[in-house]
Amino acid sequence: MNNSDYENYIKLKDQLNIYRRQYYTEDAPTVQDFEYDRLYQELLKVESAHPEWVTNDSPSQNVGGAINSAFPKFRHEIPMLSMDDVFSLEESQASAERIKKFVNQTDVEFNLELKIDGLALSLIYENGRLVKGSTRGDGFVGEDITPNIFQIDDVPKTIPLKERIEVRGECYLGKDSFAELNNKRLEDGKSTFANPRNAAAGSLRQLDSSITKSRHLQTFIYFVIEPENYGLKTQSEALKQLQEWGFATNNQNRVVNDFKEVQNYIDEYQEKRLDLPYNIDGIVFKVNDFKLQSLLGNTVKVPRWEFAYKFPPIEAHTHLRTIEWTV
Ligand SMILES: CC(C)(CNC(=O)c1ccc(Oc2ccccc2)cc1)c1ccc2c(N)nc(N)nc2n1
Repeated sequence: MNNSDYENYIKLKDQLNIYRRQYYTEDAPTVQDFEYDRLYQELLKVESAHPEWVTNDSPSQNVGGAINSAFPKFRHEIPMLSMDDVFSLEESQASAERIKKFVNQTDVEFNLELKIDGLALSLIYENGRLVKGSTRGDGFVGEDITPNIFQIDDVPKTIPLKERIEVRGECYLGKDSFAELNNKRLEDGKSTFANPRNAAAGSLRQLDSSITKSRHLQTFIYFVIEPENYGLKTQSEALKQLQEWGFATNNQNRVVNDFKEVQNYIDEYQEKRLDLPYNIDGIVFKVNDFKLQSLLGNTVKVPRWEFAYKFPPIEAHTHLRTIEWTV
């Protein structure tokens, strides 16, 4: 074993763990997402060449981040998973082909969705009433932030469903609300948030829920746990049903059968993303049919039936233009 390779690996792993703590626990990352993704892909490459080097504290072995002890812990009955990222159209085509091969079907329908750049949220309803709200945490144990969830206007406090249900989605701060919040903080001589995701995380994980209320957080709900229990057959049907139950859903999803349509959708939203009132960082490919999803199953960390195509980072000058616009 070449000592310096191993030492470089350890340095890379430690650096990524510092970035993760800043991102997930302190809501104050010091590195851009694309730079983190690049280093993380490098770690995955080294670990696939040297599986004997992988230890439990490697970022590749943990979903999400540690949790803020100020909140009661909440163990998820079903883990909150993340997703494998791909960074090119070719890779996304290869992932789609791998899924088709796995289920031995050539005409697998995918439901394409905007990948909302917020923080993952779980909501539980019993007898039609909201009873629990929690964050992802490390995917298995999150933070119970129920009082704060009641402060989010677009989260329905009751739904017309008597059975118990858990739904999941993303909590985000719209670009306008983000600009207003940062301008106000500047006026008050406070530090500003680096991006809307951190601002949403910082706002949702406030111990004083009146502060959460003042932040105008929003949600997009995109996932029903055990959807077959509610007679749902596909992801696109689930999104429609979620909207009918009163949840805020993102209706820009598109069911596609062939790769030309995928290319059109990705091109369309690569253009539109700067004008959307919220941040997206990619496109999520989900096998639409729930029977096929369960055939594909899940690994410990990610479902096999979905993956995310990540947009290339917004060019710095474009980004600056966005900041000029918001200021
Ligand atoms: C698909 C999923 C990863 C959620 N799904 C899960 O968390 C999940 C959880 C247990 C699952 O199945 C299991 C059941 C029992 C045990 C283990 C897994 C399957 C998926 C996800 C994550 C982030 C998303 C995002 N930012 N935007 C959009 N548009 N969609 C997103 N979808």
